[in-house]
Amino acid sequence: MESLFAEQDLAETSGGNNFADIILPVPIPRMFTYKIPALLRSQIQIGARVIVQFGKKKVLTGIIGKVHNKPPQAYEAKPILDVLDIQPSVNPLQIRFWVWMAEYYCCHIGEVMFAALPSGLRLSSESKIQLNPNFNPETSKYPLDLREEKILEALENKDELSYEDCEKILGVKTIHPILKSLVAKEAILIFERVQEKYTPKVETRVRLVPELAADKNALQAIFETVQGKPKQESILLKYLRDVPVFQNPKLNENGLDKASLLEEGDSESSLKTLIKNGIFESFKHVVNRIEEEKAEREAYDLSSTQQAAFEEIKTHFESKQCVLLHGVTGSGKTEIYIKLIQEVLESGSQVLMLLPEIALTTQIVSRLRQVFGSQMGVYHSKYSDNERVEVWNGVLSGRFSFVVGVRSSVFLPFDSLGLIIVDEEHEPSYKQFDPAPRFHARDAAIMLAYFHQARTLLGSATPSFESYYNATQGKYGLTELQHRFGDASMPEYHLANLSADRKKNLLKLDSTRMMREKIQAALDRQEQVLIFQNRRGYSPYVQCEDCGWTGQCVQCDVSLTYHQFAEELRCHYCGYKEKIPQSCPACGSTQLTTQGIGTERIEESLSLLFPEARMGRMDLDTTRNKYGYQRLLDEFGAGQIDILVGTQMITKGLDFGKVTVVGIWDGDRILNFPDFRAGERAYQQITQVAGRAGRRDVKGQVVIQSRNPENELFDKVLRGDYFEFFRQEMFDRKKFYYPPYVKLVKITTRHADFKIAEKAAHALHREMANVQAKKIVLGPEKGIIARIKNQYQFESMIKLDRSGNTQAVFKEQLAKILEELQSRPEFRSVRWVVDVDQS
Ligand SMILES: Nc1ncnc2c1ncn2[C@@H]1O[C@H](COP(=O)(O)OP(=O)(O)OP(=O)(O)O)[C@@H](O)[C@H]1O
Ligand SMILES: [Zn+2]
Repeated sequence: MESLFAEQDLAETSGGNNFADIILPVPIPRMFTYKIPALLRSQIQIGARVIVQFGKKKVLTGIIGKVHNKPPQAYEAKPILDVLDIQPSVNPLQIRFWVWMAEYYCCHIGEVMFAALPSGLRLSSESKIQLNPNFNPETSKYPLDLREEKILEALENKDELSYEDCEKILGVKTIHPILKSLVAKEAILIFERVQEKYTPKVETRVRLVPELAADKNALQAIFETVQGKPKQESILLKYLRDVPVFQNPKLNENGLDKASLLEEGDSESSLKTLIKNGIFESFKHVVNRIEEEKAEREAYDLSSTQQAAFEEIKTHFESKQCVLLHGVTGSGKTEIYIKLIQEVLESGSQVLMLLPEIALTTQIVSRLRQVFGSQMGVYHSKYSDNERVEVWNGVLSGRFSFVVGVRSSVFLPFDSLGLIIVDEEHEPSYKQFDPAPRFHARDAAIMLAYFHQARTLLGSATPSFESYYNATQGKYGLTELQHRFGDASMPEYHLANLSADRKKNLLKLDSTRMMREKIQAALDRQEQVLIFQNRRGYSPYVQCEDCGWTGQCVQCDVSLTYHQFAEELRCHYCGYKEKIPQSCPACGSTQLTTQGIGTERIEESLSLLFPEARMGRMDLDTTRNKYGYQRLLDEFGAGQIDILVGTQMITKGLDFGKVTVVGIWDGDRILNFPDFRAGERAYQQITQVAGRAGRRDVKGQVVIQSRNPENELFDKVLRGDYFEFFRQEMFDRKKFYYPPYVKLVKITTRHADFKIAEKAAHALHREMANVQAKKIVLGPEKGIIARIKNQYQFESMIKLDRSGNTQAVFKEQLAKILEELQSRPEFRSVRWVVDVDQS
């Protein structure tokens, strides 16, 4: 990953500077420069929110991105109207990160801001109206009509009115024309009222009225008044038991929440009486949404191999900003992370650990929680907005010095990161597809660490080729763990031939004899089984039932994708296409199939084959609610499920000792990823799934069903020689110009009218061809799905040379080209989506 960030001086305050660049909300693409009025000079700080006028009428809230002394060339700078924050909302390092992200991923800085701020902190503005101070009804040239006068009357009594207020006053639905006319007559002003959306969580609590709490004698006297009223007496006693104000009257301040005071049998009405009689009072108390949890254990002592890896990583960090920890599944990477995190926290710096979405709800988080307790914040995509704001504020206040989170946690307001860990760094889900910024969290994390002068540790059992390439080039440090922790050995692979079994009539409900035997053996030993069916990134393809043939692109070295509508096989990359053959070009069989099998059907088949076994299924359907995933894992962990069928979800960081057999239901589906990454992904998926098997003392067994077990990719993957596999694949990547040898940029052109979309895509293509930068432009091609939500789409793929400033030049030119195209009337409603490092 290269930095496109041009160093710029980010002064903390305005100093002697006269201008400020302001980040404005979407759809305003870039920062605009404003004058700093002398009066506001002392309040101007990077990251503070300001109010500015934009265009003729609009008043917007933005954030100060930069202060400097250069007046804008193309326009006259307007003054900043007001500064909203005494303490900036966002720190200068964050702003720097946003600027980098917008430049690198070719998007609006306002889009980055939108993604970065949890919606609970987002600036929301509501239009309000007020009287124009310069307006004088006596001297005004414009007569007002009745309705307009009514609005002005209302404004005499109230400083401001909302649109809603105006609608009520006049009893009409469309108020805007009337207000517009009033603005034109210079009678009113429209402005935006800024408000924060975050709402703290408040609890209703009760406590003794303060005079009683402070005075023991008065409190004694109270007992006499409640005598003979057992219900009231019991409440009073319970309060004093939980809040011992006799010993310490200050405890009364925080009181007790109503629910814990009123136990079963207690009546709300007795409490009400106590309040009415001036003994208790109720009050509102702001509480944390995220509960405190205590650390429960010390970190484990590292084994000597782990210790050596730990030391090596630290040595690498002395000279390298980034280190790749390549350790086989079950090698104990997590324990090494824990030690590193502890060291960095002790030195007083912050730590961020990124995890793929789904892994966040699992074991690994509770393992970390056990060691780090309440100083660890968790930033989850299933959190509510308010919960996210609390993590945000927790980072600001120092409550959380360590955060584990999903990709969006790179936007948290860290000010002194010492270390970022990206676990499972190869995970495709680190890339955000939609909407912009379409960033890759791993790459963004490396950049973020760079801004903080921090270190980044990438960890994986199956590193992405990008990262491994960087490591072999010496750009990253490389530390490898070749063996599992303890006595556990690597699992054993078995290829089960679907075609052969079918011919011999051994196939039962899509399962081979091998699969059935291995499952049965595990069940007999009371061990557990995981069955994996690939889903994500799955595009339909055509395959021969007999020999396993699939269509391949002649120019790109990728599998062809099945397009049902056109009855064609097409290349996702170069657009090569062919008709679906009637019979298999390799063996002549007419048994060509296109469909895959879903997890649901596999679950059904297995429950017929193993009626005694307790089945579980984990996929999007069964984990839709917030706790679905956790519940299934808990059941599986407690041994209440014998066979768990699932998609990618069952692979992420799971560590269950009783799993000894892993079945891959459709191995061919894994190989036929329609992408130049097919090999890399196949290696990753098979190795990761297999890695769940035999993590303790019993050796794991992995069964892969395939119609074409001779496929050389299996051979390569199963040999488990990552380096050799990497070396061979890189040869192809180089030959066919694919990452990491080039940078990929995908541009999608969208429009509801097919002709316009096509024309715009070709216009873009012509313009790009003129850019003087080392590159290959492919396409435009009809999108894999030619029409999404009634928008036709065309895709262009650009391969950029990695040397020199090719990328910077190209991206700058691209921005200009898109701006120019968009300004053409015929393309006004065309949408262009740029995806950098598309993967
Ligand atoms: N030093 C140690 N002392 C005790 N137990 C350990 C130690 N290191 C690892 N383990 C245990 O070994 C198992 C595997 O370790 P861990 O889950 O950290 O491996 P990993 O490399 O992260 O695996 P994967 O990449 O497959 O998720 C876990 O159950 C873990 O608790
Ligand atoms: Zn092709």
